[in-house]
Amino acid sequence: MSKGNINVSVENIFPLIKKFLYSDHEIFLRELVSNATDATTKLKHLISIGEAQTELGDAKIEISIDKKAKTLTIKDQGLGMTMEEVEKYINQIAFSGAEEFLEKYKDGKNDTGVIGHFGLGFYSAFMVAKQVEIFTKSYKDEPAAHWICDGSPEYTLVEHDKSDRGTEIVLHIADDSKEFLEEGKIRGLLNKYNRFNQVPIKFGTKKVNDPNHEPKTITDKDGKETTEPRKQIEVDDIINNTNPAWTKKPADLEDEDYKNFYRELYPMQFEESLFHIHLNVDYPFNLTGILFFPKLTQNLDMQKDKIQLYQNQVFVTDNVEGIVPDFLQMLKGVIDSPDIPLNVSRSYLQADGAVKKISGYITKKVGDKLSSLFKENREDFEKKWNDIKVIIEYGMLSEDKFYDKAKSFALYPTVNNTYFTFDELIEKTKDSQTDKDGNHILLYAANKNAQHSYIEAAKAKGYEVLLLDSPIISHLMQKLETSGDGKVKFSRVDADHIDNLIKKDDTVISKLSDEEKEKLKPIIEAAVPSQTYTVQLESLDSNAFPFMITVPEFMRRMKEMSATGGGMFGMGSLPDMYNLVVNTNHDLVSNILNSTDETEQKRLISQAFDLAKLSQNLLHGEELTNFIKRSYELIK
Ligand SMILES: Nc1ncnc2c1ncn2[C@@H]1O[C@H](COP(=O)(O)OP(=O)(O)OP(=O)(O)O)[C@@H](O)[C@H]1O
Repeated sequence: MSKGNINVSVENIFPLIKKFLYSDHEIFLRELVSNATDATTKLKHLISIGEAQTELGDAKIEISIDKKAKTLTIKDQGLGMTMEEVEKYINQIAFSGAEEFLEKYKDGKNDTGVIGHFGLGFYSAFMVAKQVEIFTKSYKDEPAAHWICDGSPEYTLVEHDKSDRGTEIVLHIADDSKEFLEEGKIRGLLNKYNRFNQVPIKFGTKKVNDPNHEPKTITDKDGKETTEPRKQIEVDDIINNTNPAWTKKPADLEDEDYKNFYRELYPMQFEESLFHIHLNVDYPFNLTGILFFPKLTQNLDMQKDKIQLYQNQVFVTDNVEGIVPDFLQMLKGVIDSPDIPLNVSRSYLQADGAVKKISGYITKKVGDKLSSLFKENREDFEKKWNDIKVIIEYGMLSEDKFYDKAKSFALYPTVNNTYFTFDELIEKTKDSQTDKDGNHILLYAANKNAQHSYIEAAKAKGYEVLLLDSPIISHLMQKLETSGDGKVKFSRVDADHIDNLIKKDDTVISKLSDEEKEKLKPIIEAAVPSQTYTVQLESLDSNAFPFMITVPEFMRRMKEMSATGGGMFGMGSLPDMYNLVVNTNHDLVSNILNSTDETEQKRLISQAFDLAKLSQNLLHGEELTNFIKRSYELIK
């Protein structure tokens, strides 16, 4: 027997460990299971190179709770330790890990969010246990060892008669950590951290139907058939899948396998994913994983499913900020890399070269995949566009490399459901939609119903009208406009009368003289609220509407951009301002001007103004009621 003092510079390290890791106590289990996994895979390796003369068998890790004894036990069939190894690895090396940890975090100033990711190792057991025992027998022909430590720097190490190979860690759970004696709690933790662990983990047993038992059907004397119940047998409850899809080669997987994996990863998600991207790189860093493009859903609970980060099949976090580019954080799936430094702060992570490369690699892979989906089956890509557009548009805005790639597959659908790429759109509209000054105007609507009359007016001229309705589209239009030759401009169909949006040379002759116009303007201005509407007299086609409400493109776009972050400072809070375009060539406008009855004149203006508001969905409440009353009067 040997008694000793762990080489401690801090008087009592354990209360400190407990204190610093307050919110992350649960990681002790992940740490101990990881050690058990390492011990098993190391032994497998030693056997394979002929270093260990033993059989691995179906080595598994067993977790068990003894409520009476208040213990939680983690048992493996790995390589085990000799007395000297316990002395070396547990008393010296494991301790140095714990000490290093304390050095880093003892002033409490460090980013607490990363503490859970720090490999504190074996000593994290003392976050929940008042005493820890190790029973271990090495694969080497040496006596087993029994180590006991009660959380003070003192330990005892004695020989033991354990005869089976491997290590058993027994945690005597502290009174303030009794939750770790609950089956549900432990099962929950195993599921969170270890459901794809490399070595099978047994947690209790479960009953299943006996596959070797065929239930007999007996026919009684009345001819009634009864089948005997199925025989059940008790088997180990293995909680993990040791071979998840992302660890396999893409060539060995069918579409169905990816679908099944998505379901396995997010059992509460009923919607299937749109497509997947299998990541697999081993230089200049190691990274495997599968990313899924989800169907966007309104259900916020579903949006909670995030990309999960693993390190050698052990769950680390679902906060992948800094590792996965922002615009891809709406994706789902798994990435697994032994190369991501986890024991550092987030800001350090973002500056880390390897991490930057990983982020760049993921962006490239996603771009390549989208590009090949577009090329291979454009029809299908168009069908999925609505679900993926926000991610792609966001990516085009935030990553220049992605923008360059995505320009060839980002789509611009028209109100008639034709999908153009940007180049196709330019080609299709360059002759018809270029104005007299050489500006190439791309028309769009944000809502087919609300802007119906404007869309119709543009279509009547033979123009293409896009339907662009994502929340960040105004930013993308801005970028597309500024990255070309400056001649291409987007304009919403209701930004002005269509003849003004794309001004051609053929000017329409004005029916009204300048004097008549001067007389008309104040009459109309007197009838509409001047703080919201600017009256604009235009000589338009006599068939165009007499009154029309428009919102100048620049004004509206800046307001929209402010609402989604960007645009010009302060524009978001400006009140809504509109133009009231009055078509001086329309007969109704002549009638208004020539009317000698002032009441009649006012009534005509109000009616026409209300109709214009109605077509912009701006007529509500009392104004709408008055409009309806007035309209009935007219048809009486
Ligand atoms: N179940 C086990 N079987 C065999 N050896 C073990 C076992 N658990 C721990 N050890 C030994 O004790 C050492 C220290 O363990 P500890 O968990 O503190 O650190 P680590 O696993 O080396 O690193 P990390 O900080 O990543 O956990 C291990 O390197 C290993 O040699």
